[in-house]
Amino acid sequence: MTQKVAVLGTGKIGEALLSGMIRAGWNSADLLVTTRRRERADELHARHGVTPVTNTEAAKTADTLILTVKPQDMGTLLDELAPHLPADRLVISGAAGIPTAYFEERLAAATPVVRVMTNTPALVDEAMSVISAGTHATAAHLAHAEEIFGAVGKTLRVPESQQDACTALSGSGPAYFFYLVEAMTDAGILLGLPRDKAHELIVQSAIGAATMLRDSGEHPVKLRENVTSPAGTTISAIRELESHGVRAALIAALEAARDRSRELASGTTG
Ligand SMILES: NC(=O)C1=CN([C@@H]2O[C@H](COP(=O)(O)OP(=O)(O)OC[C@H]3O[C@@H](n4cnc5c(N)ncnc54)[C@H](OP(=O)(O)O)[C@@H]3O)[C@@H](O)[C@H]2O)C=CC1
Ligand SMILES: O=C(O)[C@@H]1CCC=N1
Repeated sequence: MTQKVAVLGTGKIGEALLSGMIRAGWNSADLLVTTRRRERADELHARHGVTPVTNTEAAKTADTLILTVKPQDMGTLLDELAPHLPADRLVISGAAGIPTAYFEERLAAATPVVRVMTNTPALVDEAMSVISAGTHATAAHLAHAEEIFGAVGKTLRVPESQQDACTALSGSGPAYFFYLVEAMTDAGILLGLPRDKAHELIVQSAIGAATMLRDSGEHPVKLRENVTSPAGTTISAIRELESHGVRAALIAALEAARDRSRELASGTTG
């Protein structure tokens, strides 16, 4: 039997996921999407050939429901789904912060729930998605979630207690790298380079460094030491980074992101 997968609240993450699933071989005829706005539904149909349905129709007909609305919109969505959703359907949440227990309390008893935190590199099939089982999710449910999110990159199973930390590291992680590139490009401007050249130099350096981190098997400290010549240029830069507390700032920043993820869980959404 064909398995129907519905993406509910198909915004940036939902669309990245479903486009990756189609690239990986899913049949768009088996993919349903829900949106809040009609023009967004039309756009998704035109771009991907997927079928727009209402949330209620998705609850009644899909075998797997992937919920990718903002955490603040999840309660309203669950109120809409709960009366129509049979307990044997797999519910996958892609939302930051919200624990699987939140879904289990609002859906039919024994509904299997899987929590996933992915990231925007899903758009280029380089996502990092961390996956945790709720109370009633079986090994088969986890494997199904891995199959779906494996279409857009790497997956890793973690205990749900680590999800807020993973959200701070990999969920938000791409933003920190974009921020660094932005800041380093500004530095290039200060040093007299045209913006487009500064951007190209930094982006290629980032790609090179990321590839070495992934493929060389070397520790990042060793990779950095290899760049840092005695009495050379790099150590002058590193001294400035250390004296401005950049390492401590990064640790504090990720701790703040972890704390915000926890706040989303407790309903502090302001
Ligand atoms: N952006 C990121 O980098 C990451 C985001 N996430 C998580 O993914 C989720 C989505 O984030 P993102 O894609 O950035 O957000 P978006 O706002 O782009 O997507 C959410 C979509 O859900 C729609 N929506 C809201 N309520 C409903 C409803 N009741 N029925 C149908 N559609 C609805 C919104 O419609 P409308 O357009 O009208 O607002 C919007 O298009 C969040 O929970 C976030 O925590 C996880 C990892 C990374
Ligand atoms: O900023 C956010 O809340 C979302 C979750 C992880 C990345 N973006």
